[in-house]
Amino acid sequence: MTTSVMQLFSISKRLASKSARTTAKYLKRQTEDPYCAAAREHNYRARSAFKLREIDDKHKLIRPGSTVVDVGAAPGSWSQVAVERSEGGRVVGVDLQAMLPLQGATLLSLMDIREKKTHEAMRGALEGRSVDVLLSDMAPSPTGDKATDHIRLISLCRMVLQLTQMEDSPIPLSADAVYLCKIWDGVERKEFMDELKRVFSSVRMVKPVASRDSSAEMYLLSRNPIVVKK
Ligand SMILES: C[S@@+](CC[C@H](N)C(=O)[O-])C[C@H]1O[C@@H](n2cnc3c(N)ncnc32)[C@H](O)[C@@H]1O
Repeated sequence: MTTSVMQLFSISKRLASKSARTTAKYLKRQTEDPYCAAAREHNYRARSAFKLREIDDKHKLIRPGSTVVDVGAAPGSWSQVAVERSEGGRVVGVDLQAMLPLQGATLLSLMDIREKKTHEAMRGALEGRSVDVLLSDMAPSPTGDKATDHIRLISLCRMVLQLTQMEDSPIPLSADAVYLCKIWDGVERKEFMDELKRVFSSVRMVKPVASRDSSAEMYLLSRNPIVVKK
């Protein structure tokens, strides 16, 4: 009994100190990270807005009139960038988490991309439009094991790819659509890129400066679908 009380005490002490370290790291980042400061200045909901801005500046994904689907959208900074750059188009964001409304976008909160009811909601929000820019910045909750996290994230990106190829797809791609998805690098990257190459004529790896602090994070940018589902 005494041993288990001591063990509990020691575990809670370790957890408290881990949480203090995490908070300190967060506060340090908020004050020292130039992207955090810039995000506040531009009223972006997260610093990750700058990753999309940087990729879009270089690779010209979003155009006025584009229909954009943003999977894993919360808190909404990629959707903010998409709204800014797709004037006259449509932006649909989806996330497991709740999101504050965003003018110019339809944000589908508390929705899991793996579920049928989410696909129904996406079809409704798209109102028959085909998708020009498909974004996935999804990140499953980390397990602490990098290899497992890598495989879980690839399987989410793969599922989004498969959704584009379904009959009556909830994400029907336009003829010059692009698919930008975040992965954490690992053993399945090559196989997934090969799968992307069966659907898109160009697939490349992209690493924005704004994500260099996270060494495993990278984006796969696929363009020009070979097979377009009508
Ligand atoms: C890094 S955040 C996205 C940040 C967002 N791009 C932004 O700029 O505000 C990753 C998001 O993926 C979402 N996510 C993870 N798994 C998901 C799933 N199965 N369906 C929908 N969203 C998911 C998480 O809830 C989380 O909000």
